[in-house]
Amino acid sequence: MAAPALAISGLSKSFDRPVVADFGLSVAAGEFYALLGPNGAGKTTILRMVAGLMRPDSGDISIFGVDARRDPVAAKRITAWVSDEPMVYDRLTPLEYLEFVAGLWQIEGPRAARRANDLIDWLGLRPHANALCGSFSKGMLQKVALAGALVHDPRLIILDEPLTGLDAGSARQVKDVLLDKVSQGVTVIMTTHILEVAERMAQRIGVIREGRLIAEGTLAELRARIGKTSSLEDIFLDLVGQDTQAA
Ligand SMILES: Nc1ncnc2c1ncn2[C@@H]1O[C@H](COP(=O)(O)OP(=O)(O)OP(=O)(O)O)[C@@H](O)[C@H]1O
Repeated sequence: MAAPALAISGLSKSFDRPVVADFGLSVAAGEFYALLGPNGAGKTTILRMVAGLMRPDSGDISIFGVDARRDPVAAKRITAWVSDEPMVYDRLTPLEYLEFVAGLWQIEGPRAARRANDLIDWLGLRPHANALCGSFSKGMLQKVALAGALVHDPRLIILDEPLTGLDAGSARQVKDVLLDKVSQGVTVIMTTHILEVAERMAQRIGVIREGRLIAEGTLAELRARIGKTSSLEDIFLDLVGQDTQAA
């Protein structure tokens, strides 16, 4: 059987208190998976550990069968990480930035230029392709950062709140790019507080509270679990609220 795109088990991380506790998750290749959870639930911490940006206290992370803790470089070669705080170089244009990132992945010359130009067109950045990134709005920077994360053709794309601060047109472009990627067999995992986005785009939804996965499934499965024919918002609040009372 093919390895899952992402398999996490026993993942834990504490700062001054436990933030991620024995967390497990499995996402199949080609799946669009949304991670939901209240503020401070541990979503970003989990994804930063998956992306190799933070060291877990314990646990295993496997990306398409690659042990991400033992072989972080191999894992990063097949993974894209898009933070909610886009970081691009102010003094480069989007084209220069994308060619620079391509170079980091040893994609050189005409191939790099072609890849950069394709991404510029795909994300609607052509009118700004030769302007300095330092003059861009947050939404435009977000799109440049997304383009940069896709340069090396990752098989797994992990995004933290990718639609925050985007206007309707930009949000649509980013959603279309992600759906397009999924239709090509790429796996997408993203956190969002926009429940409608999770409802419309994700094949499966996971709900995190206090560093644990408290529910997971398709929207229909989550509905069945709650026993209601309600919206994802009702289900989410029910799950999170119910657990709060239980705790
Ligand atoms: N580097 C750090 N040092 C100390 N505490 C941290 C650190 N990073 C995160 N935390 C704490 O860990 C908890 C989980 O934070 P995290 O950013 O993972 O949550 P989140 O689910 O992504 O929240 P949000 O939806 O608000 O973005 C929070 O209480 C946060 O303050």
